[in-house]
Amino acid sequence: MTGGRVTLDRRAILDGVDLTVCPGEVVAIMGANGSGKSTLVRALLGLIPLSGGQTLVYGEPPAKFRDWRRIGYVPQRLAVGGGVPATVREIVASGRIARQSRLRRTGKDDRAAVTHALAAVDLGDRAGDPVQSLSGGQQQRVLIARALAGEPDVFVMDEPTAGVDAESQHLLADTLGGLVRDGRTVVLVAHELGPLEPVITRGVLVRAGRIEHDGRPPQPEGECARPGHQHVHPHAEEEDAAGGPLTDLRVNP
Ligand SMILES: Nc1ncnc2c1ncn2[C@@H]1O[C@H](COP(=O)(O)OP(=O)(O)OP(=O)(O)O)[C@@H](O)[C@H]1O
Repeated sequence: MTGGRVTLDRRAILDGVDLTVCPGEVVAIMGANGSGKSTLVRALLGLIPLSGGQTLVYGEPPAKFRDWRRIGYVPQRLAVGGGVPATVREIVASGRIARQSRLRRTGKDDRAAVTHALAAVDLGDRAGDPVQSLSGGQQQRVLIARALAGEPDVFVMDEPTAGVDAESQHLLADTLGGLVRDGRTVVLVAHELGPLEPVITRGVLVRAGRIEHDGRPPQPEGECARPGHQHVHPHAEEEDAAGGPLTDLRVNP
């Protein structure tokens, strides 16, 4: 993205954003609630139109880009409509659609990829359950599995750890570590890095729609660095006005 600007309801939500993600990077996009992180990842992929600047996906404007199977997008939450209930396996299998065609329907490779993805998020035993019967954190893992099943080159994940318990976060960190060793690229939104910290290679801090820091990932310090520290902030609203929980993260130069 170069000079990226997003305007919603006549308000500039992102402004002057320059961000290039290179193959093999694991980029954490961080920042307070409402700073524009989700908007940024969606705009990077062309899911939200820019009102200024440009974004390119593998060198192409999103409207012209055709090879979407190279990108695995994990939204912040599952949009469960009121329609036909889908099982966990069906949702995960939908991650294979971009790899299929009218001529090449579901095959052995597809089934194996879905089973592998379900195992990676530890939901193999829930494959036949309606996705609505799962908890919020489990649904988040279903979305991650859907992206994994598509075997993309780049994962773009909007808060993959939101509402996900510590054990599952460690599982996700292991999974991401494996993807990175395989040469995949990851861009993820995270309020806190937690167990993901060792796999993150770059931290991008968004504040009020602008990139405030882009470089080494921020390191927690003091109380926040202690193992098991729960980031519960009694004055969340005040903090948002002041810049949010990242105010107690030290940014390494
Ligand atoms: N469709 C929309 N119309 C108008 N304003 C919007 C819309 N979507 C988001 N915004 C505003 O844009 C700002 C950035 O929102 P965004 O969801 O990108 O923040 P975020 O950093 O991802 O927050 P969080 O950590 O809470 O997920 C917020 O002030 C939000 O109210």
